[in-house]
Amino acid sequence: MSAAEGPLVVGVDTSTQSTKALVVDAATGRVVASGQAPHTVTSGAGRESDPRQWWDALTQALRQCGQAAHEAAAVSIGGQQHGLVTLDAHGEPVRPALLWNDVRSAPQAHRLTEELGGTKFWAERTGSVPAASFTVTKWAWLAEHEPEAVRAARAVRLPHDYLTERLTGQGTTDRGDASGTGWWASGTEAYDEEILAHVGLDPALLPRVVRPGEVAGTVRESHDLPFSKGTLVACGTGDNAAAALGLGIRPGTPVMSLGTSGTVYTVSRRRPADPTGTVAGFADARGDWLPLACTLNCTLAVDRVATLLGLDREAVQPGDGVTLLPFLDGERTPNLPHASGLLHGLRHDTTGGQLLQAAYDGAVHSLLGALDRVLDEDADPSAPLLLIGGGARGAAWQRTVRRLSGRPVQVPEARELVALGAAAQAAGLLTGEDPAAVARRWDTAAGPVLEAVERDEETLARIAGVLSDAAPLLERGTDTA
Ligand SMILES: Nc1ncnc2c1ncn2[C@@H]1O[C@H](COP(=O)(O)OP(=O)(O)O)[C@@H](O)[C@H]1O
Ligand SMILES: O=C(CO)[C@@H](O)[C@H](O)COP(=O)(O)O
Repeated sequence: MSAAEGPLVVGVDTSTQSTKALVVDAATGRVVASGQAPHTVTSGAGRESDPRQWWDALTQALRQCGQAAHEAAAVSIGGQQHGLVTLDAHGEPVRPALLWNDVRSAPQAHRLTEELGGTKFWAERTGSVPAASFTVTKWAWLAEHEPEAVRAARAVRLPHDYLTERLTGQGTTDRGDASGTGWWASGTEAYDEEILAHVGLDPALLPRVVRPGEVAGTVRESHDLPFSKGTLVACGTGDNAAAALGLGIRPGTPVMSLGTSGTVYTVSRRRPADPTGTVAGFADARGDWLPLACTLNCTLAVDRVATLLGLDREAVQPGDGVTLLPFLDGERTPNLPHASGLLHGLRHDTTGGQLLQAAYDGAVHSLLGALDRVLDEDADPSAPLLLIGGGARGAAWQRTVRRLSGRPVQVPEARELVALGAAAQAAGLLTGEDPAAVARRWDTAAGPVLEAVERDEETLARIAGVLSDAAPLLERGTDTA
């Protein structure tokens, strides 16, 4: 491999299922080395991971990058949003982190919304109506179910903050990830003392919010990391904000990410405040906004249906009136935290391939329903939808998104857009450039554009009909207690 033209930077994506690290040539965007290591997430009622696993996965992924990581001049960490990390006085986790897809805090989300002025108050104050994913609801759940853990907590962090702090020794976060907590006011861009007081969280336990472009710190003396002491550390951000950087998107460009979570988002100059709760009014990592909707059931749910049917994930057959709402983990969009999967329209001649296609249709329907709300009037309705995340590699996902959206779909060739976005942020620290401009210079969004096909209105209407007719069942869930 030829020598790099510019300094090397490291971008990290610590997402739900794994940590991925890229070493990138800051001059050209060429990926010089990469590594990946998995995490485990608990199953059953909750979704938890031990933060120390993320650190181990980071060190493994960096080790796979070899000498190149050691030569990096700057590093940045993007990570799964919302997770509640509680640390003791020694920086050790008090308990495993409560993850974004843990719906046990749905009652707390409902209660907090009611107690503090309703959906309009929350949307206007924080940009979002809290769903069970939001950190504030997890803190409230912990206070109710494990008060001893709350009492033991000396620091409260998000997943990407936890790793950044282990690199620098300083508690920092950024506006993008802070905006997903539910205790950051999007109007003032500061922690919201009223909300924090309401949930009994001392602001002194929270990390400092580093401004876009500001250095978070430098790598401290470390024996188990292949970084040199003094390497610059950027503030990092949430994984969706990192991918928006990694694509270098401009306001109004629509993105759909198909991973553990499904997300649809864009960048906007206007601060979002959707009182219906469908659109989360996140901040992006630059100074703009990231209106976003997120589903809990995406690639894992569809892969699970394929496994149950004993089929390869690509073995779909055109649907025939069968509807599958793949809400295996409960759902956030639509807001049905107690729901489970629901099948309707099964006949003797329904094939396994049709059932599998119905699972893809159900997953994509939820995302597309929210996309219209995410995009504001400035968005170009004919602009290609950028399709990213692990699922974007799948032909069945691509076909389903095209058929149900009726839009052209662009699939970037670059695979790890979250890690690339983090790398662009690290490169921006070195050069003083806007990280989104760095990504555009690297041409990270380049990839084939698949032409628009006629929108399958019939399937969309059928799924919407089942959702509406089954509402009482989906709201109640399977718990009869
Ligand atoms: N070729 C492929 N076709 C369809 N799905 C894929 C393919 N490769 C990976 N995936 C899916 O991508 C998912 C992982 O996506 P990723 O964006 O890395 O997830 P996350 O960042 O949420 O951990 C897996 O659940 C897997 O189902
Ligand atoms: O909760 C959200 C966004 O609000 C999720 O998008 C998480 O940020 C997890 O991301 P992945 O692990 O699926 O990338």
